[in-house]
Amino acid sequence: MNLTIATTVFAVGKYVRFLQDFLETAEKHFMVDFNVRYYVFTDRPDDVPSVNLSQGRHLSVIQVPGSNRWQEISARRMEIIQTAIERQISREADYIFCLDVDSKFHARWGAESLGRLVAVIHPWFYQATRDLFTYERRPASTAYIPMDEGDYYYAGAVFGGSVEDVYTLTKVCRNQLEEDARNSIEAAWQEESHLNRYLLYNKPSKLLSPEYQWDDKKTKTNEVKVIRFSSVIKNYAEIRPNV
Ligand SMILES: CC(=O)N[C@H]1[C@@H](OP(=O)(O)OP(=O)(O)OC[C@H]2O[C@@H](n3ccc(=O)[nH]c3=O)[C@H](O)[C@@H]2O)O[C@H](CO)[C@H](O)[C@@H]1O
Ligand SMILES: [Mn+2]
Repeated sequence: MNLTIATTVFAVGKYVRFLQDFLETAEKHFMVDFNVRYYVFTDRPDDVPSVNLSQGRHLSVIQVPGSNRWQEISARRMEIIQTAIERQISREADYIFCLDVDSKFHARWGAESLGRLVAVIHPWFYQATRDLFTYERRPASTAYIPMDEGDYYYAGAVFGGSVEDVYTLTKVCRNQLEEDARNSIEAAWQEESHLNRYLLYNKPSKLLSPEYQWDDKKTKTNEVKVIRFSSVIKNYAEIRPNV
C-alpha cells in the first residue's frame, strides 16, 4: 500500500537539541516501509539539523512563534496542528502521528499502530486505579472529568490516526483550550487534560501500550517486552523557558 504517514514534532526554543536523535532514530524504526512526511515546527529554523532521510521520506520546517511559558508551547500544539492539517497535511498524508520531540525510537513502530483514532496509555498510569488519574477535576474547565468516569489515562506525547479524525480532535481540543483561557482556567496538564477528555467521549479505535511511550526515568517492568519509543531524561530547569 502506498500510504503516507505525517509526523508532527515541535522543537521550540532549546528543544531543537532533541531533533537530531529523534529524526535519526525515527529513520531506523518508525514506519520504515511507508512514505513519511515529518513536519517540524520551530522558532529556530536555522538550527534544524540536516539528517539523511531514506527514499520516500521528506521533511518540512514550519516556523512558529516562541513563548516564555512551556505550558503555552505544549498546549498551542493543538491549534498549530489543526491549522497545518487544513493548509497542507490533509493533501499530503493519509495518517498522522503527533509526537513529543524529547524522545527516541528504539525498536520497530509499524503498521500495527495505524487506526482511525490512536492513543497510548501513559507509562506512569497503566497500573494505577482511576482515582489516581491526573485528569482535570475542576468542573469550571472544559477538560473536566468526574471521579467516576474515565477508562485510561492517555499520554499527551503520542496521539494519531487518520488525518480526518485527528483534525477533529485538534479542533475540539483547541476550542476547549481557548474557552478555558477566556475563563482564566488552565487545565492541570494542559492539552493532555483536554486530550483525555476528548478520548473519553470519542473512544480511540486503537489503544497502544506504553511500549509506544515509555519514559527513561521509569525502570522497565516485566510486562513491557519491547520499548519502542521513550522520553529521554532531561533537566527541566535548564531546558524549559520557565519552571
Ligand atoms: C509522556 C507525556 O505524555 N508527556 C506530557 C507531559 O510532559 P513532558 O515533560 O513530556 O513535556 P515536554 O517538556 O516534553 O513538552 C511537550 C512537548 O512540547 C514541545 N516543547 C515544550 C517546551 C519547550 O520549551 N519547547 C518545546 O518545543 C516539545 O515538542 C515537547 O516534547 O506534559 C506535557 C504538558 O502538559 C505534555 O502533555 C506531554 O506530552
Ligand atoms: Mn515530553
